[in-house]
Amino acid sequence: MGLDVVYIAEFNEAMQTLTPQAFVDQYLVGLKVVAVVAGEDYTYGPKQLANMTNLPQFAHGRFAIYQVAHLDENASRKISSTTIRQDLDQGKVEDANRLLGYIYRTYGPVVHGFARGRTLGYPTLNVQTSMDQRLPQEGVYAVKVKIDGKLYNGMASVGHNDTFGDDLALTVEVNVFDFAQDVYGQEVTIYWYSQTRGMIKFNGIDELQNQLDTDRQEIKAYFARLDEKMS
Ligand SMILES: Cc1cc2nc3c(=O)[nH]c(=O)nc-3n(C[C@H](O)[C@H](O)[C@H](O)COP(=O)(O)O)c2cc1C
Ligand SMILES: Nc1ncnc2c1ncn2[C@@H]1O[C@H](COP(=O)(O)OP(=O)(O)O)[C@@H](O)[C@H]1O
Repeated sequence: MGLDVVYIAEFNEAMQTLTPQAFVDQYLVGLKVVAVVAGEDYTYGPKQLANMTNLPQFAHGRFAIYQVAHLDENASRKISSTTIRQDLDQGKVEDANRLLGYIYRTYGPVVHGFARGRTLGYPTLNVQTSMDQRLPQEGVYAVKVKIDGKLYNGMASVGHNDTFGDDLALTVEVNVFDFAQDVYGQEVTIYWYSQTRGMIKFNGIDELQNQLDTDRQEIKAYFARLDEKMS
């Protein structure tokens, strides 16, 4: 952002007990601010008193005030990390992406699975994800994958592969479209675009294979529409 210095004030008891006027005098005027930029619901003390409507009264013209209101055109939803986490947990990655302003991504190395994918006609990158990354809800997704600096479209599953047994570990797997390379050990990034369905426990491999054929058609069509919108 081109900032030279950032001050992060510790929110401690001394700060908590400041009157709104003292906060403005000590922190804003004290730090010689030229302009204050805050959201419409920003408070610096009791909500009824220390709000953006009242800030000019405390400022006495000593700095400019810019209020950022309704950044999101969908004003009923505040842009907050809590909302974004909830969206991811509910598989609503399109909503999360809209709030983030970019496509949500996770990354990790490609590890070995059970080598079943290739026998199904759908080899999958098993991508190991560290605990500090949040995965979207279990289900099937339209994704892009960056492999060796190149982006590919693909379809991903997040789930326990219930068709093949109970209590299997959660895996993240991506079948990459128009791709045929061995990439075990490589670090890849997955960009999550849209959930297309939930996980299903199929009665056998044929049913899973049929569904994967449908998934591929559906997700290829999704990306074709997206490319059209972008062009
Ligand atoms: C797009 C996609 C959708 C999938 N959907 C399901 C599903 O609904 N149920 C299921 O049991 N497994 C599903 N799988 C996971 C497959 O079971 C898994 O990829 C296959 O068993 C290969 O496992 P392996 O990588 O360990 O060899 C899906 C995989 C992909 C790529
Ligand atoms: N189109 C593709 N999509 C995903 N992986 C592919 C593709 N083509 C080749 N591969 C390779 O195949 C591997 C997956 O094969 P798979 O049979 O699913 O075995 P495993 O589950 O043991 O990794 C991937 O890790 C990758 O190296």
